[in-house]
Amino acid sequence: MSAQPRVVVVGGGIAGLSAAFRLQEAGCDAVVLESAGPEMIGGRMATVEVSGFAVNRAATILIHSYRELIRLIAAAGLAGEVVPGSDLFGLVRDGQVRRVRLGSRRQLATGGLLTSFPLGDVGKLLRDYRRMRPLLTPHDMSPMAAADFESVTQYATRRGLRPETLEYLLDPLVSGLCLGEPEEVSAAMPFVFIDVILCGGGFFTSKEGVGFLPKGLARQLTVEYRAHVTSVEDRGDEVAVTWQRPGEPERIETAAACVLAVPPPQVPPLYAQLTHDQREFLDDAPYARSIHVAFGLDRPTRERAMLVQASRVEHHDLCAFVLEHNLSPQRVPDGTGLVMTHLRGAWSDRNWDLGDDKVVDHVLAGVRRLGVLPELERHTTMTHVWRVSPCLIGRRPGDYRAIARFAAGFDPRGRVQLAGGDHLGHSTTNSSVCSGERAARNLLARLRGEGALAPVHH
Ligand SMILES: Cc1cc2nc3c(=O)[nH]c(=O)nc-3n(C[C@H](O)[C@H](O)[C@H](O)COP(=O)(O)OP(=O)(O)OC[C@H]3O[C@@H](n4cnc5c(N)ncnc54)[C@H](O)[C@@H]3O)c2cc1C
Repeated sequence: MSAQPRVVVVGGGIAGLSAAFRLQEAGCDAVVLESAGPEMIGGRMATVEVSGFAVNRAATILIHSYRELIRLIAAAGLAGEVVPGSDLFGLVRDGQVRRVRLGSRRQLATGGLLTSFPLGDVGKLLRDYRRMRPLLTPHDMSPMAAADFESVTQYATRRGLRPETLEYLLDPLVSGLCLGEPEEVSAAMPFVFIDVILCGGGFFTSKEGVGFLPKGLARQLTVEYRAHVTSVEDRGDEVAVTWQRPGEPERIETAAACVLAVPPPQVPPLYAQLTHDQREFLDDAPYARSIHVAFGLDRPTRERAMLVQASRVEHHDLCAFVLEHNLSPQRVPDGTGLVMTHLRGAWSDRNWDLGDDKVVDHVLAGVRRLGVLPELERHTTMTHVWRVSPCLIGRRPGDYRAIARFAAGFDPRGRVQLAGGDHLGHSTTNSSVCSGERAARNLLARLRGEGALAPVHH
């Protein structure tokens, strides 16, 4: 019996890092192969330094309902880096930001967000939420197959909801979760937003941005940077992983097992031993692309909410603003502000190659038209344009049935396991942690079963 079976983890996003951390903790010799450099560790959970601001690349909001992620923070000894976040949420309506406090189911029902919509509609939404809640599991959304037969717009029509409820409530919930449109995405998505974000028990962050977690995990792990993996092969008694650094010869790493922690469409080119149906499911992942812009300001905004969302009725392209200095003043240098502005996926698709200056101009024109955040025009000291693809998954009607079929068909005892929230769950950092930990558990069971790792004694 080898004291430390080697496991290769492909991808240093939060899914891969969680898997590697749990594997190492259980006695494996885990190595992470990440194609980016150390500054981008964490993938879509990376935070980079730009002109004195710690700017998140994609994920910004961490929520108390992220139980697995919080447990991981504690296990990695990083709890001291967490700071509490504000729970003040804003919705733009008629050129004004309407603010409410969020975090609990009680606040949702009584706190002012829902009470500004027709009572009958709110009753229907809350009843449907109660019915769907048991199906909304972060690690595996297969159970949603039972309630997945219509788009958000079809749901609103079937339930007889008023147009204002669709446009001013359901639309922002959908665009906030996946940058998508209510005509296209499954009726489950607004309920995911309600469950995870609005009723998630409040928010937290770190002075360093969300990247504190991937950076903290990477410090405790063996990570090979700029290591681009080109193939993973299950040879029956071992796994061979081929990878290369720019300008260096190709290397082949053999290991007892492997976690493939890259987004779904990036799996088939690496791993040839998939069935036709698995390949089709992974290739077909309904990703949005995102162009979003960080604005560093020489002062905080007058707006106090930490998250402001806008309906497409108010602006057809701009959908969300994360005000990091309001989430926690500790997130920014004293007396400054940091705002992440998000555009809808359809706009990012159409304008993917637009120059940075034009993107910034478009956001500024949009802010002017919305009548919010005037500081972005007058007090900006830094802008940083991010283009992230693949970005967020917007599940379409029927996708949860496809998830259920995929989940049932993937062997939990295989030497190669997949990780990443986007495979079976929704695109959140916590779903990715859940998936990474599930991959680690499956491999540990296998390695213990074949005697490569000592059994656990209770
Ligand atoms: C704009 C935006 C906003 C978001 N906001 C939030 C939020 O506020 N809260 C939240 O919880 N979630 C949010 N998310 C979702 C969250 O960021 C992701 O769901 C999560 O970070 C995905 O983690 P992952 O490890 O599964 O994938 P990734 O982070 O994509 O990691 C995959 C890693 O694999 C590497 N890789 C790919 N191919 C190879 C290869 N061939 N060889 C080696 N390495 C490879 C990549 O470089 C990358 O580092 C947001 C996402 C976006 C895009």
